[in-house]
Parts: sequence; C-alpha cells; structure tokens
Amino acid sequence: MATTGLLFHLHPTAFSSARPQNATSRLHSHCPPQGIHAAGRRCLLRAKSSNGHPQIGASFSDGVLDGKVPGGGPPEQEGNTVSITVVGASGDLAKKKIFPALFALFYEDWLPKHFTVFGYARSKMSDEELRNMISMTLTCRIDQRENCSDKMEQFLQRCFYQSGHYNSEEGFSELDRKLTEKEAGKLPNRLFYLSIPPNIFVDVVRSASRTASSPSGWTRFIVEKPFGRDYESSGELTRSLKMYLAEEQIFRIDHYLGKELVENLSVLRFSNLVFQPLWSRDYIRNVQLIFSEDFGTEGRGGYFDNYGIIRDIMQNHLLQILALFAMETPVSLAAEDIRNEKVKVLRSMRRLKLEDVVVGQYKGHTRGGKSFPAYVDDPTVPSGSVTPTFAAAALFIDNARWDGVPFLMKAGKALHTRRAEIRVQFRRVPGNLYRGNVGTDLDMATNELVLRVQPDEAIYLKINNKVPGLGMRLDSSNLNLFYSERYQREIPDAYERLLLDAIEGERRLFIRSDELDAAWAIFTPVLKELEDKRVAPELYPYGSRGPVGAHYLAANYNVRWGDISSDGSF
Ligand SMILES: NC(=O)C1=CN([C@@H]2O[C@H](COP(=O)(O)OP(=O)(O)OC[C@H]3O[C@@H](n4cnc5c(N)ncnc54)[C@H](OP(=O)(O)O)[C@@H]3O)[C@@H](O)[C@H]2O)C=CC1
Ligand SMILES: O=C1O[C@H](COP(=O)(O)O)[C@@H](O)[C@H](O)[C@H]1O
Repeated sequence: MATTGLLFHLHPTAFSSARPQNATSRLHSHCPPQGIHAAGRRCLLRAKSSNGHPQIGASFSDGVLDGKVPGGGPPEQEGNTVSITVVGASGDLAKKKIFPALFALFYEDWLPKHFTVFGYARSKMSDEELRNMISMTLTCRIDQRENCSDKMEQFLQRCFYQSGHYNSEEGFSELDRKLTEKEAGKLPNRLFYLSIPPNIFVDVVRSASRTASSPSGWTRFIVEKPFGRDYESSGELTRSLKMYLAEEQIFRIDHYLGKELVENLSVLRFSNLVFQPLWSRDYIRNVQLIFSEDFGTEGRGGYFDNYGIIRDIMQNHLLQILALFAMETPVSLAAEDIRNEKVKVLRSMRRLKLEDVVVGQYKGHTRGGKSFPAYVDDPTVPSGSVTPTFAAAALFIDNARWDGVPFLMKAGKALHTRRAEIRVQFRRVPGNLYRGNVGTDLDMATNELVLRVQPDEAIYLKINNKVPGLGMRLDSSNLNLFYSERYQREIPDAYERLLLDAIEGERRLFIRSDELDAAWAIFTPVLKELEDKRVAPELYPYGSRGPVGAHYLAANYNVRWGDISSDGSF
C-alpha cells in the first residue's frame, strides 16, 4: 500500500476557519454564493488569483506561440484539466516543499477538480515508489471530521512517475503520452516545475516545450532560482528560455514573495491611512531587512559555494521585499501594474559599492561540549574558499521618496537564531516635549515598526509610553499583532500560494525578466569586485551574531541594527 509508513503531522490549529466550509465538496462543483471562499479566494469557477482580483493579462491572447495558448488560458472550466509535472522529483526541494504543498492544496480543496501530478527525473522509480517517497513528507491539517489517510490516498492515486533524462525528447515524449492518457480528452493545461540544478534548466525547457507542451491549453514553467550568477549569465538564461517560451509562460519563483507577511506588506501600506504619510524620507530614518539562519550550508555546500549569501538571499529574497516596501502605489493590483512599480524602484537604486558591503564566513565553534563545523569543513566546499556565508550591505534609492534613506540588509547562515524581518526606524520627534524623560539616546527613543516574516509572524510598533503612576517616566512598549494570537489558523507555506497562483495564471508574485535585470544590475559590479579581489570574509563563530564589521557599516550611516538591543542582546 502506498500509505504504509505515512507520517501524520497533527497541527494544533487544524480546526481553522480557513478551510472551505463544505469540506467534502470541490470548488468546481460547489462554489459559495459570491464565488468567494472563507479564506478570501475566489471560487475556481471564476477567474481568480491570490490578490482576490480578476486576472488582467491571463487571456487567450497572451503570448500565443504557434497558434497555441502557451501561458495564458481561459478561466477554470468543468472540461479542463491541469497536469503538474515536477521535474527533479527525486530531489530535496521536491520532497521537502513541492509535493507537500500540492497535497496541502488538494487537502484544502484548492486544486481543480481534475488534476494529475507527475514526477520526472533520471532515477528509476515506479508510480508506487514515487508515492511511497512522497508520502514520507506529506503533512495533514487534520480535522476530526475527516480522515487524513483517505485524503492522502486520494492524492497519491493521482501521482505518477516518468523516468527520463533532462535533455531527452524521448523521455518527455513518453511523458506527453502518459499525460494525454490521464487528461482523458479534457482541455489540457500543463504546468512544469523545474526543481533541478540551474545548469539543466534550458535542456528541460527545450525538450519539454517541444514534445510535452499542451496541444490546446496553456503550458507554463515554474523556474527555481538561481537565475544566473550575474547580470550577463542571467540575461543569457532569459534569452535561452525565450527561445522556447514566451515570457508569459515563465514563472520565476522567489518563495519569499509567497510568505504571508510579505504578501501583507502591500496591504499594510496601501490600506492603512496612518502609514501612508509616513512612508518616505520625511519620517523614515532607515529600513532594515534582516535574514538569519541558525544552521550552516549542511549538505548544500556544493551549490552554495558557487553563489554565496549575496546571491542566495540578498539579490532575490531581500531585494524583492525591499521593492515591495519602497515602490510607488501601483495603478491597480494587477500583476503588470505591480511589477511595473517594482521595476521602477529597482532601476532607481544605486549600484552597490564595495565600501558599503561587509562579508563574513562562519568558522568552527564548540559550545557546551558540542562542536559545530566551519563552512570550509564541508567536504563539498573547496578548501580556502572565500565565499561569504554572511553579508551586510547599505543600499540607496535615488528617487524623491527615498533620497538619502539607508536600506540596510543583513543575511547570514550559522548565526544564533533563525529569523527574517523588516524593521523601519522612524525619525526623532522634533521639539520633543518629553526629551528629558526618554533617556539620553534620542535615537533609541524613536518609533520602530517591525514586520516579523518568520518565525512567529508578527507586526509590532515600538512606541514611547508613560509608565503608570504618579511620576512621569516613559518607557518603550510595543503595540503587538501576533498572528498566533489574532488568527487561529495555520499559515500556508509559501509554496502553496505560489503553486496555486501559477495554476491560476496569476503572475504578480513571480519575477518578470526586466525586474531580474534590474536586480542583477545593482549587485553584479560588487560581486565581481569581491571575487576578482578575493576579499577575505571576516570569520565569525558558528552560532554567533555574525561579524562585528556589520555594526561598523551601520554606524557609517548612523544606524543601529534593530535586532540588537541596547545591552547587545537580541
Ligand atoms: N533545496 C532547497 O531548499 C532549495 C532549492 N532551490 C532550488 O531548487 C532547485 C532544486 O533544488 P534541490 O531539490 O535541492 O536540488 P537537488 O540537488 O536535490 O536536485 C534535484 C534533482 O535533480 C537531479 N540532479 C541533481 N544534480 C544533477 C546534475 N548535476 N545533473 C543532472 N541532474 C541532476 C537529481 O535527480 P535524478 O538524479 O533522479 O535525475 C536530483 O534529485 C535548484 O535550482 C535549487 O537551487 C531553491 C530554494 C531552496
Ligand atoms: O532560497 C533559499 O531559501 C532558504 C531559506 O528559506 P526559508 O523559507 O526556510 O526561510 C535558504 O536556506 C536557502 O539557502 C536559499 O537558497
């Protein structure tokens, strides 16, 4: 049995109201009266998207190649089917994220009524073996009214496997034959998820687009990062992909854009009047984008050494957040309007200079009798590597809104904590009546807005407050929005949102090629300089707070990292 040995993960918030009310019905056959689900998404019978707006730009006229409908397509209809092929199905990401996300979508009734999942890789596997492999990482949002194992079994029965080489048209022709069989005469739409190393992206796109494109529905490709290593190689990759695909068919994924708090950034900005007048150089002193992980590159050193932390995290995840944070108000919530604004702000950014960057690399460390390895201890990392596992950078946007405001980024592996957050430090209160009551360091007494992306999603605003009593003493307190307290529902994984959007043709959370060009233009010169000069990274102990150099960099711009309190602790 495929379900033998299934791991059932019980989620405490499994009884969430986010689930469609009628759990036994499917979206296609059972739409709520207004076509809106409890979770705020539109019913699949209508064109829908994760921004809750009808899709503009997902139409039959989109990027038509050879008379087909490559990346666009009609709204979901009863006679349609979607086939999702995970290329690189035997790999880490597929097992860890993609199959579990597909199952979560199925479990929550977000997938179309008729769908098929295929795994494709070189490894030899039967359908049954694929199902066994997938079942090891599926997690259930169990509610007592429903049997999780039934749902898993239903999902697994829709999963199949095709073995083949990545540059093999025969392999993909055979996949095409099996897809056609499963599609059972319905209008076929096909999504390929390229969960493979980047050096074989183009091989797969060439073979799959030639031999396994949908004959009459849409065909889309989700491409995983890295999208090149610099401006030139990224451009080369884009040109190669576009030899076989229209831009509308390419869904460049940055999974940080699928995270709940990142998705909420625009809501916070554009639907709250209180923030709108404050969102500029007039009131904001600096913005900090902070990413840290409490583990090293374990197992991924081979990949990582060719990229380093700036390419792995800053040039994509943190820069994407920055663009959403700093962009002007888009004309609408339509994908192209948002992406146009992101490109504009990215193109207004100054090229990053070497003097505005600090790099670090973790070294071995023993704590409490336990030893933690150095980055260069990883057998897949070349000895003497100077690849940074930590970086801090000061970036600037040369436009009217943000002129002179430092946007500080900090990203590192093997630090003391796992965290991702956005910190907005506001200016001092002019002529503050209470300056005598807030201490000598007036910068410490300014307001700070924090969006904690993970873990424990939260938004909080640091304010000065009177300590109750007859005296006049002020302290710094937080106005808190802790998600776990406010919303009794499980937050979906970023890959769930992004997969659903790709199925629905919603491109808002995917990276357009001109965005990518603009992002690389900011970082490429400094990356080249770091490599040409073999700049030695500052070593920091595994599990520490990272290189001291990050503090000097911030101090150059009169900034103090917000994740470190006045006594030096976090
Ligand atoms: N893992 C992660 O956490 C993350 C990964 N990514 C990106 O997602 C993609 C997939 O990542 P991941 O699953 O970790 O990758 P893997 O290294 O696990 O590779 C996926 C599959 O590709 C095949 N493969 C691996 N190396 C080669 C090679 N040199 N030539 C041909 N085929 C190969 C293997 O399948 P077989 O041998 O069966 O053909 C393997 O199972 C990458 O682009 C990665 O950068 C992005 C974010 C996070
Ligand atoms: O893209 C990547 O992201 C992960 C971190 O993702 P998260 O969702 O777990 O925060 C990172 O570990 C990896 O190095 C990088 O390639």
